[in-house]
Amino acid sequence: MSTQQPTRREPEDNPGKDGRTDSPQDSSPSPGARISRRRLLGTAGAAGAAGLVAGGAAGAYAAEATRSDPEPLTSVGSTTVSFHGRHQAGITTPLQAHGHLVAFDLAPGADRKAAAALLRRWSRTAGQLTEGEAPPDDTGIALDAGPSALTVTFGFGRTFFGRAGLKEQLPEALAPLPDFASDALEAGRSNGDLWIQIGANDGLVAFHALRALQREARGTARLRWQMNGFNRTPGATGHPMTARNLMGQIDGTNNPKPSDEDFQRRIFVPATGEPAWMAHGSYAVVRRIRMLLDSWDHLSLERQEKVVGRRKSDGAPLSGGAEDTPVRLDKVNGDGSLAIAGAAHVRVAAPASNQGAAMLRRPFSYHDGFREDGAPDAGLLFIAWQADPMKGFVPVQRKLDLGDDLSRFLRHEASALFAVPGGCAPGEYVGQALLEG
Ligand SMILES: C=CC1=C(C)c2cc3[nH]c(cc4nc(cc5[nH]c(cc1n2)c(C)c5CCC(=O)O)C(CCC(=O)O)=C4C)c(C)c3C=C
Ligand SMILES: [Fe+2]
Repeated sequence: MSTQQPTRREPEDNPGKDGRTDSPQDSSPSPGARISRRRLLGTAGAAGAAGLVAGGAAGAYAAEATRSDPEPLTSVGSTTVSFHGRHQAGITTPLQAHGHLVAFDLAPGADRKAAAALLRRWSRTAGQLTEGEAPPDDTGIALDAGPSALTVTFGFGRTFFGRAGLKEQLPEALAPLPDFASDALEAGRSNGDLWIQIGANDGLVAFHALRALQREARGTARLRWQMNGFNRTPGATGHPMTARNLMGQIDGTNNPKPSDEDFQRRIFVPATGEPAWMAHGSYAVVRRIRMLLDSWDHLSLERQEKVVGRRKSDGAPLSGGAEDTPVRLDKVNGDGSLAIAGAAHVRVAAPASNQGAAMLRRPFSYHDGFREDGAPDAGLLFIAWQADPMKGFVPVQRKLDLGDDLSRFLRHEASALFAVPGGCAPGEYVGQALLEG
C-alpha cells in the first residue's frame, strides 16, 4: 500500500510541488489516468448527442461545444484519489476546491459494536464514492460527475473512547488542548466523538459524499457540528500556485514537504508508535478561525506585509528572494531594523522559534454570510496535521498567543482534536484495529 496519489489525465496538472493547488504531496509514481465508468459513459453520451445535431449553425455550435466540453470533465472530474493506502487520503492530498468538516456524537446506547458497524459502512461507502461509483440507494446528487479528487478522512475525538467503552485505547496525544488567550470558543461547534473531513474538486460530489455518510450514521451517531469550506479550483490559475487565503496572502509556502527527510516522522505516527492502532495515523487539530477582515483590509499593503513577514503579491519573504527562498530571520535592514519584524507571523510561527515544532497546514477558507455589524463571517478552517500535537500545534499556538502581529486580526471560535488512524486496505475499514483489537 502507498500514500494516496491523485491520478489525472493531464500530466501538466500534476506538477509535484508541495502546497501548490495542484500538487501531490507524495513522491510515489503516478499510475496512468483512470477515468471512471460513469465518466466514460457521460463523455460517450455527449459525443453521441453532438453527432445527432451536426449540420447547419446548430451543428457548428454543437461541434464547438463538444470540442471544449471534455476539457474540465476529463481533468477535474476524472481525478481519483484512492481511499485505500497506508495513510488515509486527505492529509497529503493536494488542496481541493470544496470541503466539508463534520463531527458526530455517538447516539445514546450506541456501543463499540455499533461504532464498528458504522465505520465499516462509512469506509465501504467512502471507497465506492472515491472511485466514482454510486452506493446502493443513491441520492443521485453526483450523477454525471466523476470522482473529482474526492477524499474522505475519518477521525476519533477524545470523548469517543469513554462512550464506546474503549478508555484503555485512548491515546495520550488526545489530551485536551490547553486554553489559549485568543480563544473565544463555542462548545457546540467544538470537539465531537467522530469526525469526517470531505474534500473534492466539485461541490456536488462533496455534498453527495456528505449526505451519503450522514444518512449512514442514522441511529448510531448524531450530527454535532458541520463546517463548509473552499479553496481555489484547480486550473483557475495560469500555472500551479500555492493557495491564497481570504486575507489575500499566499498561505502554505513553508509547509513541511514530503521530500523532507523528517516529513514522515513529523506528520505520521510510526509503525511502532503508541497506541498500536494509531500506526501510520496522524492527529488533526481543527480550528475555526474568523478573520477580522474589515480591520485587516484597512491596513496599508506595507503594514499587511510586515504583519506576516512576506510579500502579498508573490509570497516572497521580506528578508529577500522569491517565494521558495528560505526565510532569513536574522537579516537586518540598512537602518538596523529586522527585515522580518519581531512579531511577524512567520517569525513567531517558524520551527526555528519553537524548538523545531512543525505541522502540515491543510486548510479550507470559509464564508458563512455576514454578521449583524455587516462584517463577513469568514476566515480559515485551519487544519494542522502532526504525529504529536505537543510537538506541532500546541507549542506554536502558545508562542503565537504571546505576541504575533497577525493574531490581532483573528478570533479562534471553534476547536477540536482528532486521532486519525492509518488507512485501510480494500475489504477492511478505518479504525478496525481500534474497534476489533
Ligand atoms: C498554531 C499554528 C498556526 C496558526 C493557528 C496559524 C494561523 C494562520 N496563519 C495564517 C497565515 C499564514 N501563515 C503562514 C505561515 C505559518 N503559519 C504557521 C502556523 C500557524 N498559522 C506556521 C508554522 C507557518 C510557517 C512559518 C515558517 O516556517 O515560515 C503564512 C506564510 C506563508 C506560509 O509559509 O505558509 C501565512 C500567510 C492565517 C491567515 C492564519 C489564521 C487564520
Ligand atoms: Fe500561519
